[in-house]
Amino acid sequence: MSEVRIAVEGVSKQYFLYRSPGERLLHIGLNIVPRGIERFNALSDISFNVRRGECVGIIGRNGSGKSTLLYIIANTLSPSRGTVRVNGRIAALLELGSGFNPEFNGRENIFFYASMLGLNRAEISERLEEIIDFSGIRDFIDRPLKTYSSGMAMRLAFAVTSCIDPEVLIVDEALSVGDEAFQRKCMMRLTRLKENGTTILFVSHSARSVTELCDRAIWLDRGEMLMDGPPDEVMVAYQRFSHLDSERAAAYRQQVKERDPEFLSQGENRKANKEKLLLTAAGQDEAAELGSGITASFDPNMVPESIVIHESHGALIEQPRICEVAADGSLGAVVNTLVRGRDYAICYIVRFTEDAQDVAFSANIQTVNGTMLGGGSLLKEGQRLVAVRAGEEVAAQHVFSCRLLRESFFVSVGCSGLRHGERMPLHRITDALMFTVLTERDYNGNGLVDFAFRSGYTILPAGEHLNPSAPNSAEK
Ligand SMILES: Nc1ncnc2c1ncn2[C@@H]1O[C@H](COP(=O)(O)OP(=O)(O)OP(=O)(O)O)[C@@H](O)[C@H]1O
Repeated sequence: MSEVRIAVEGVSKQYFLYRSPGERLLHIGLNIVPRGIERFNALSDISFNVRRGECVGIIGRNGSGKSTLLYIIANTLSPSRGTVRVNGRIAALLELGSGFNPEFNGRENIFFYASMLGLNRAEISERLEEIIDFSGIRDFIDRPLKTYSSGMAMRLAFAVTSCIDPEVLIVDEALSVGDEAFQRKCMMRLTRLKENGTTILFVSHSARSVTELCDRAIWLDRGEMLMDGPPDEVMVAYQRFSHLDSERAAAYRQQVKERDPEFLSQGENRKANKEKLLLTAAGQDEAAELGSGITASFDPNMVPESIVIHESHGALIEQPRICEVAADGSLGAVVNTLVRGRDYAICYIVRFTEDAQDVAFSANIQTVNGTMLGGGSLLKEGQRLVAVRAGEEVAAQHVFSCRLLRESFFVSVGCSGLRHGERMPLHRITDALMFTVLTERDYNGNGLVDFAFRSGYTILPAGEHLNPSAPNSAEK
């Protein structure tokens, strides 16, 4: 892991904002800088190293400089200042179609693209079947590329770049996704490449991909590197930042930069500084500290943008919130940064504007992509409210144990009742709330859900064979 594969030193990229094609010609053709031309800093003084077998996620809002940085590392763009050294064969999947000739068929394009990536004919022939297999488009491989859908071209491009055993692989996640099955296959391939020593730079907007695949994450914003550290920490800070309005975002950004100027250098005190930073977003209660006791907190800026308040049919859901639940079951502070493993309650008031019968309440938790993870309802016989009168208010609550990890989650709430003999929603709010989950620093569970895994192993005496049907014979 010690061998440096990518060394980026003081890289800046300045674009000139040409006002006419003539200005561009003057500058590019004759190297004369047009008078009064505006310049734009797409990257400012970026430095970092990536080692053999390391996978680094590059995150940041649209226009933050991610592609510019990766194009410079892939040597398809030159920096205005600074240097990049890449040690080993590099393959980049940054733009769909680059590396392909639309007139060639799939098979010819494999040779064309792989030879551009530095393989000779014999090496490509050796890998040809694996590439075709991986792409999953064998039936179309002898048809011209121009007849492919973009998804098919993407499959072929990912297959070529990932099957040539690059020492350095640069991937824009947007180009490594097709349908879910292929997406999974791409992630598995990236994991395998990483295990075999490939260095991977990975542009992504997905917290899950970054935390699952990457050893480190770099957060770029307006061309500056704001953070470089463990993916969990960088993603939490980045997600907080993404939910702030512009004024608070500017303050938070400043806070990130000012809090520890050495944060971006590779100094000794980086870790301690990051711990401080992680839980002290602008506007957030500064109650939390990582380590033995992490605490839930409330960030008023974490408000879902996707909220949908549906039409009311005689009821109105108000004041949706998540509260802490004490050991004696009483409700505590309102929170939206939760701690893994603790109990919380989704609470809301339902104000009835019309009489209602047989009323039930429900709450659901979804991922950013809309996958329903679970929920609770009072729909069963005996749990429902038999009758409510117009003007009455009811406080509903759904207590749950937070078995989720890391990402942002969204809560939808609803209330249904009988109208004209049929059950129908009286009121619903989709994405009424959002929350994130903190995990202890030493918690080593993976993925989205805390299954409370308890892992162990037993060293077997020589010659003794494992009996797979025997319970507890080997927990691993
Ligand atoms: N040729 C160019 N001339 C002027 N400005 C440019 C040029 N190419 C990129 N930029 C600007 O540089 C900034 C960084 O662009 P870049 O494409 O690297 O961002 P990004 O983080 O990859 O964005 P996205 O997530 O949208 O792909 C943007 O503000 C963009 O408008």
